[in-house]
Amino acid sequence: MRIGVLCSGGDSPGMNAAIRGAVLRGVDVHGFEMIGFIDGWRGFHEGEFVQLDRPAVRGISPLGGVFLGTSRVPPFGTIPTDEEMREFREKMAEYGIDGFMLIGGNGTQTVSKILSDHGIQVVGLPKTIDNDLCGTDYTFGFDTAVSVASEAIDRLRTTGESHSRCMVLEVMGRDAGWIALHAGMAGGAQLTLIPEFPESIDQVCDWVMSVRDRGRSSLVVVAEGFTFSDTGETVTREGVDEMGRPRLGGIAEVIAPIIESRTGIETRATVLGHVQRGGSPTAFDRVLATRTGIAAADAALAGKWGNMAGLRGDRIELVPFAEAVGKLKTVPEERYAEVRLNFG
Ligand SMILES: Nc1ncnc2c1ncn2[C@@H]1O[C@H](COP(=O)(O)OP(=O)(O)O)[C@@H](O)[C@H]1O
Ligand SMILES: O=P(O)(O)OC[C@H]1O[C@](O)(COP(=O)(O)O)[C@@H](O)[C@@H]1O
Ligand SMILES: [Mg+2]
Repeated sequence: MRIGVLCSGGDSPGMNAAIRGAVLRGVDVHGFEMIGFIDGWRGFHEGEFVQLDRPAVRGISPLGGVFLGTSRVPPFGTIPTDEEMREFREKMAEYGIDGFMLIGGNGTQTVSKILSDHGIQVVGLPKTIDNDLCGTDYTFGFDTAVSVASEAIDRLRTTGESHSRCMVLEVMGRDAGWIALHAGMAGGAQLTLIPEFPESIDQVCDWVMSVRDRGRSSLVVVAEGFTFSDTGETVTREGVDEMGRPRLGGIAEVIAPIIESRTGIETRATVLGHVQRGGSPTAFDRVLATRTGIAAADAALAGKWGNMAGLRGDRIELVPFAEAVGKLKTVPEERYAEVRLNFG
């Protein structure tokens, strides 16, 4: 069997470890041939790929990013035409591949499902720092992002306390508040604002004042997709991504001056940005990613295509793509209630 591996969407710490796990199991144990397309579907379209074997994956588990590269280049239009599918199959035949291992988040696994529905053999490896993918408890990359964000909170707290300032930290996550929720809880933030639960400007400022009244300086964590209940507007940067979606980011720079002008407390904004996506994966993410790769290779051997290797408790289990895509995994109310109790 010959398998094509590729990554799609934003990179996520642990991608290298996942490829290594899949290759060591797939090539060395199951006797597969494996190739890795460079920069996701771009490499598939343009015939740019590398052989994946033991030497190719040597020593890569601790490395951030992904050595194959990733992109948001689409495999075909949103709903592939018969002509596009015919061309797709021709390409597969040209490369001699029988199936795919697709490493990606909700967007990528949506593509996995579309391909599966057209009879293409695909197994999915869930990744995303956002942790917003259904069918898995955690995605690799998330723990690393949370660790970086927690460290940023600890650092902002000391300078904030020294100057009696309110510090606002913006983290990623798109329409899900998981990174903010976990980092905020780990770092003991006085306020954690997430997209799932809009709050009003007055309420946010009341909380900041009450923190000051008890002699502390507020550390506010805000997820990039948060909106005030009063305005309901998502803050975006200029430009769109490859899918035409607005680029999120900048809410901290909107909130900070509002807090400062309404409360009179000097306030500073920090946008953590891609720092939380770069660098070496945590041990948790390396282990999760490696196990995901191993499970994906075993699924291919067993012919269990059409599934994603998701984490359920402490086991990696195969989850049909239909259970993973179509909706986002967002923060449920009871998890928000746990942190909201401590606001202010
Ligand atoms: N609904 C969709 N239909 C078809 N292709 C999609 C869809 N959503 C995403 N994609 C493709 O998958 C790529 C990766 O999706 P994206 O959401 O950016 O990352 P992730 O897979 O990490 O969530 C997109 O650039 C696009 O090519
Ligand atoms: O790298 P870009 O294009 O700036 O994308 C930023 C987005 O990618 C992410 O880091 C990860 O999202 P995906 O895993 O869905 O690609 C989001 O948290 C963020 O909004
Ligand atoms: Mg995503």
